[in-house]
Amino acid sequence: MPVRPVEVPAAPEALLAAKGSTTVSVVLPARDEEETVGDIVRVVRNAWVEGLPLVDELVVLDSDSTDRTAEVARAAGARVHAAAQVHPRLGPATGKGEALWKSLHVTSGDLLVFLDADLLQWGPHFVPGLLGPLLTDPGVVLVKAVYDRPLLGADGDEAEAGGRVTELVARPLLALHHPELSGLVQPLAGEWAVRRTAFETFSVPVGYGVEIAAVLDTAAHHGAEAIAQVDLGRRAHRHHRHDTLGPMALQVLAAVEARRDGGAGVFEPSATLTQYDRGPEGHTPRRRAVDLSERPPAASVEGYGRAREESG
Ligand SMILES: O=c1ccn([C@@H]2O[C@H](COP(=O)(O)OP(=O)(O)O[C@H]3O[C@H](CO)[C@@H](O)[C@H](O)[C@H]3O)[C@@H](O)[C@H]2O)c(=O)[nH]1
Ligand SMILES: O=C(O)[C@H](O)COP(=O)(O)O
Repeated sequence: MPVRPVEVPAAPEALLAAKGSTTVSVVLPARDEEETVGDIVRVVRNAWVEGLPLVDELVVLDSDSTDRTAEVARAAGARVHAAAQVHPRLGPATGKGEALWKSLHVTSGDLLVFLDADLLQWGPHFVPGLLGPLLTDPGVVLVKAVYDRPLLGADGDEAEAGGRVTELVARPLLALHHPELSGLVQPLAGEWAVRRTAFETFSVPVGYGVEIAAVLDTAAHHGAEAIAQVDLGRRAHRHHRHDTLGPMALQVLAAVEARRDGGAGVFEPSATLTQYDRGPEGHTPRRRAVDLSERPPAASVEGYGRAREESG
């Protein structure tokens, strides 16, 4: 069975009745996002915590920021956890996936909604949009955002279509190894929602492989038809330079490789990516170690579930 076709978002008022006793955590992973995280927190809080109460907790996972991300997020009304201080006994790791995996240990929602913290064009409808299929259909496990994504120029004007890693890496990989997932319009969307009971059983790449891994693991364990998609309109974010997209692409590739052949694929804990700068003497190599490691399923970690018990 293929992934589900793209849906229009449900009316938020109708979702409140469907929510019943189901609890919802909204989580923003954030690394040096002082310029944008405050507005996102404020908008979500006004609309869905203080307004129509669809969200039970609003949490920012501060991912080793060196700017005022934590302070700004707290002032805007989020609970903030430093990813590095959540179970430090588990050892250090850095990356977006690490922040999402750590969020499982400090939140209690039955449903988790993830929003990137660098959003420039988006809207509060993202939250009920992502929750809708999970609240109304028990067969849905994971919901991906669908949107138009412009590539903004330095002046903020739309230069061309964005999603460079999506188009050059994720889609070709799905075409080669997972054609049953080719119906995914935005496989790498950083805005998605998932049932805790599923995400806590997945291995989670610590870096940017987290999204593609969650999609593949959902399809492997629950079937591609457990993945829903919702059209949220348009989304713009802060862009990487092309050279920092290299490590991201490598992490996405590695997460797919590791899951080939039913999970018996090639798993490498790290790789060295060599890029080149032209200098007066010719081309100088710039080598980066890229972390390809994965955290084990959160549910397998001793002490997991304490946040839920404490809040329950
Ligand atoms: O070490 C990190 C790096 C990033 N982030 C946060 O993760 C979000 C997305 O990071 P970003 O660098 O902006 O990624 P994108 O360029 O937006 O990459 C897209 O593609 C990635 C690979 O699939 C996804 O992980 C992203 O969510 C998706 O938006 C932002 O809130 C970051 O602050 C962290 O928390 N820790
Ligand atoms: O999801 C992606 O493909 C990467 O985040 C790059 O997106 P961009 O090309 O819109 O910056």
